Amino acid sequence: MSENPDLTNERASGTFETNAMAAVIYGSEKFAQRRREITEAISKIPEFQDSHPLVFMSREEKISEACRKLAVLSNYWNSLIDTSDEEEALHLYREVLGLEGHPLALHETMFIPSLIAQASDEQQEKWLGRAQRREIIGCYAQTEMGHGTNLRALETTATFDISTREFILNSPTITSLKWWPGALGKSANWSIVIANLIIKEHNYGPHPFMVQLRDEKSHEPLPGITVGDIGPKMAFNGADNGFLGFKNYRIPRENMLMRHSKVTSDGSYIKPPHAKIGYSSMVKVRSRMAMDQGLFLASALVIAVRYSAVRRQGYLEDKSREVKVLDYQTQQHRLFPSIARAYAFIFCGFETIRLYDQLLIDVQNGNTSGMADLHALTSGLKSVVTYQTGEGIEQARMACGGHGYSMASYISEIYGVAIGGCTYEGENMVMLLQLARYLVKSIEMIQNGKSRELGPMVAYLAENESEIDLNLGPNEYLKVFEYAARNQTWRATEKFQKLRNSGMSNEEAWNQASVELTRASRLHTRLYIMSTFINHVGSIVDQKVKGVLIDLLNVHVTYEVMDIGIYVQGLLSSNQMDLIRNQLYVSLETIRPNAVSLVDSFQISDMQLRSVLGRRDGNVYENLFKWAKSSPLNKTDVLPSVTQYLKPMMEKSKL
Ligand SMILES: CCCCCCCCCC/C=C\CCCCCC(=O)SCCNC(=O)CCNC(=O)[C@H](O)C(C)(C)COP(=O)(O)OP(=O)(O)OC[C@H]1O[C@@H](n2cnc3c(N)ncnc32)[C@H](O)[C@@H]1OP(=O)(O)O
Ligand SMILES: Cc1cc2nc3c(=O)[nH]c(=O)nc-3n(C[C@H](O)[C@H](O)[C@H](O)COP(=O)(O)OP(=O)(O)OC[C@H]3O[C@@H](n4cnc5c(N)ncnc54)[C@H](O)[C@@H]3O)c2cc1C
Repeated sequence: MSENPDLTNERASGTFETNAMAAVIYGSEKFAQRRREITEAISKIPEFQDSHPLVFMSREEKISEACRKLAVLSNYWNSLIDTSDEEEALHLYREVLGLEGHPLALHETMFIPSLIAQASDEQQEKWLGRAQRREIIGCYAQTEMGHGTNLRALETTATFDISTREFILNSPTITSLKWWPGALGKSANWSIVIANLIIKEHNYGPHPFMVQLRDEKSHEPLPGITVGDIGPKMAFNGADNGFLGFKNYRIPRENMLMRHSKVTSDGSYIKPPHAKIGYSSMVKVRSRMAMDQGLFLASALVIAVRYSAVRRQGYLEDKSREVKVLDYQTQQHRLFPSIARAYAFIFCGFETIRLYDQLLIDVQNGNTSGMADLHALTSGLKSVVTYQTGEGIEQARMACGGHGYSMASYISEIYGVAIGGCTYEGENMVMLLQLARYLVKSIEMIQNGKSRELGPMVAYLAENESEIDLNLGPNEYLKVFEYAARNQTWRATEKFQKLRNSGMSNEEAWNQASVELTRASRLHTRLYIMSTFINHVGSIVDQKVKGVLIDLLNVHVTYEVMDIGIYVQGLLSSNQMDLIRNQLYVSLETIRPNAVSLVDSFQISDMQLRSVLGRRDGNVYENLFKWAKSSPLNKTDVLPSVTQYLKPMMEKSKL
C-alpha cells in the first residue's frame, strides 16, 4: 500500500536530509549507517518477526517469544553485527527483542559489565568468555524485599569459613530475599550476588560474589537455593524478575569478585582503593540511561507526531477540509518541546557513556578520582531524564486522543517501561539527594575560599549574576538557568546549614531541607542538559542540519526557561518573560514544517515501534481495523462467557 499523502507532503516540506540528521543523533555517519544496515538485514529474516502482536500475548507467551528470538539471534549474531561494538549490539537487541524485557537484558547490561569492572584477571579468564559466548546466563542480584535503596542495610550474608576456604551464603529473614533482579526468576543460571562479607564475625559490608544458581545441564535450582518469578509488573512483562534465597549455600573463596577488594585464604581482608568501587555496575547503567530514555521518548514522539500529521479533526481557516491536528498550537506545544528533550537526552547520553568508559580505564589504572563527579552527574541525570521522559510520553499518548489509549498505539507499553527507570538504578528522589550532597559540598568549598578547586560543572556556583540580553540567543538562556540553579543551590544549602547550626542533627537538618535540595539538583541537571545541547549544536558541520537544530534548540531554551519561571522571578522582568513566551510560540511555528522529518531522523523501524498509529507509511485507519479484528476476543462472535453468564442472566430477567 502506498504512503499516506499527508505524510508524503510532510516529508517533502523537511529542509534537511534525515540520514544526515541521524548521523548527528547517533554520533557518526558510520554508526547511523550501521544501524540502517542492521535493521535492513533483520527485516529479511522472517523468524525475527513477532509471531503475533505482543500486546495480545500472556506473560508466558511473551517470555517464550523472547527466548525463541534469542535462540534465532544466536545463529545470526556474528554475521549481523561487530560483536565488540556495544552500540551495535544494543541496536540489534532493540530491533529484535523490543523493549518489554528479555532473558539476556541484565546479562548484557549488568552481569557482563560487573565481571569486566569487578572481576580479577584470573576470574575474567574463567567466566567472562563464557558469559560473552552466552554459555551461561547471568543477572545482578542486589535488591532485597526489604531494602533496595539503603545498601548498607542489605541482609544477605556471605560468611567466610576459614577451614574450608569457602563463603557460606544465607538469607536470614523473609525481607532478605533478593527481590526484583531481571532474568533471575526463570532464565539465569548464574548471578552476581551482592552480600555482606563477614569474616570472623566482622561485617565488611556489601560485596559482589559470582554465584551459580542452577545446574548447567538440567537448569534445576541447586540445593540451598530458592528461586522464582515475582509475578506480573506494570510493564517489562517479557522479563522474569525474580526472588532468591540462600540456605547455607557454599561457594569457593575464589568466587568473591576480587579485582578491588580481596579476601586471602587465611581470611585477611584487603580494602578497595575507593569505598564505593563496588557500585560501579550501577554507575554504568545510570550512565546509559539518558540515551535509553531519550530513545523511549523518541519512540513515543515518532508515533504521536506521525499520527498527528495524518489525523484530521476540526477546522482552522479553511472550512472545506479538516485540519491536521499537528497544526494546532496546543498540539505543537505538547509535542515539540519533548522532541527537543529527546535530542538533548541522546546527546547527553553519548557524553555520559564516554565518561563512564574513560572512568573504567582510569579505575583499572588505579585512579579513582573521577568517581564522585560521575556518580553525582549520572545520579541527577537519570532522575531528571526518567521523570521528563515519563511526562513527555504521557503527553504523546494524550496527543493521540482515544487511539492513544489503545494498545494499538503501543505508547502505554513504552510509558510503563520508561517510568521503570524512575525507580530502578536508584529511586529518583534518593539519587537527586546524592547529587545534592555534591552540590552542598561545592558551596562549602566556595564558603571556605576554595572556589578555584571547583570542577567545571559547578564553577558557575561561584559566579555573580550578570545582565541578561535575551536577544543574544541560547547562551543567554543558559545564564538564566545558571542563575536559577545557583540561587536555588545556595538557598537550599543555607537552609540546611541554618537548621544544623540551630542544634539539629546533621541528618534531621538534611531531611528538613531535602525538598529544596532536590529542587537544586533538578535545576543543576537541567542546566547541564541545556549546555550539552548548546555545545553539541555548536559543533555540527552540516549547515542544513545545524539550522534545524538551532530552531529546535530555540524551542528547548525558551520552553525550559518558561517552565522554571518561578525560579527566575528575581532576574527577569515580566516584559522579559512575555518576550520569551512569544519566542517560544514563534519557535513552535518555525519547527512545524520539519516536525515529521525530525522524528523520522531517529530511524526507529516499524518492527521496533510496534505501533499501528506510528507506522512509517501513515496508513493508520485500515490497519487499526485489521489489528482490532486480530484480537483474540474476535475469534468467535459469541464468547463462552456470554453463553454461560450473560444469556442466562438476560433470560432470567425476562421472566
Ligand atoms: C550490550 C547489549 C545490552 C542489551 C540489553 C538491552 C536491554 C536493556 C533494558 C534494560 C532494562 C532494564 C534494566 C534495569 C536494570 C535495573 C538494575 C537495578 O536496579 S540494580 C539495583 C540498583 N540499586 C540502586 O541503584 C541502589 C541505590 N542506592 C545506592 O546507590 C546507594 O545506597 C546510595 C548511593 C543511595 C547510598 O549508598 P551508601 O553506601 O549508603 O552510601 P553512604 O551514605 O555510606 O555514602 C554516600 C557517599 O558515597 C558516595 N557514593 C555513593 N555511591 C557512589 C558511587 N556509585 N560512586 C562514587 N561515590 C558514591 C556518595 O557520593 C557519598 O559521598 P560523600 O562524599 O559522603 O558525600
Ligand atoms: C523494572 C525494575 C527492574 C529492576 N531490576 C533490578 C535488578 O536487576 N537487580 C536488582 O538488584 N534490583 C533491581 N530492581 C530494584 C530497584 O533497583 C529498586 O527497586 C530501587 O533501587 C529502589 O529501591 P526500593 O525498592 O528499596 O525503594 P525504597 O527505597 O523503598 O523507596 C520507597 C520510597 O522511599 C523513599 N526513600 C527511600 N530512601 C530514602 C532516603 N534516604 N531519602 C529520601 N527518601 C527515601 C524513596 O524516594 C521512595 O519514595 C529493579 C526494579 C524495577 C522496578
